[in-house]
Amino acid sequence: MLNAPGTVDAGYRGEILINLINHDPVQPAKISRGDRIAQLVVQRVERADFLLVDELPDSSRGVGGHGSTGGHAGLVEQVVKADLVDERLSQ
Ligand SMILES: O=c1ccn([C@H]2C[C@H](O)[C@@H](COP(=O)(O)OP(=O)(O)OP(=O)(O)O)O2)c(=O)[nH]1
Repeated sequence: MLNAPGTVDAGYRGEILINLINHDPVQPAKISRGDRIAQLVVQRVERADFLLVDELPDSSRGVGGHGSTGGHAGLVEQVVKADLVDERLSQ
């Protein structure tokens, strides 16, 4: 089960939905009524006043975006394993 936040806007009037994804390519996931699958956390939201500047000050991150600090080797390994399972299942 994915541990990911979902935002419920203050003006939302619908049913609160929980996004679930089963990453196990073999075993189905079973959810029963009464299972604890989510938590509701009510938080204040900061509304920022943005200040337009010509240049940003230096920082250790700089312009490095997704993955630039490393640590994604395990993720690639998981994708390769999942692809192998898919291959085996389709044979
Ligand atoms: O896990 C979630 C995420 C969202 N919502 C509901 C409440 C939220 O107010 C609405 C819209 O969600 P969100 O703003 O994340 O959707 P979006 O994909 O950004 O589209 P939009 O805001 O244009 O509707 O869907 C849920 O019930 N559960």
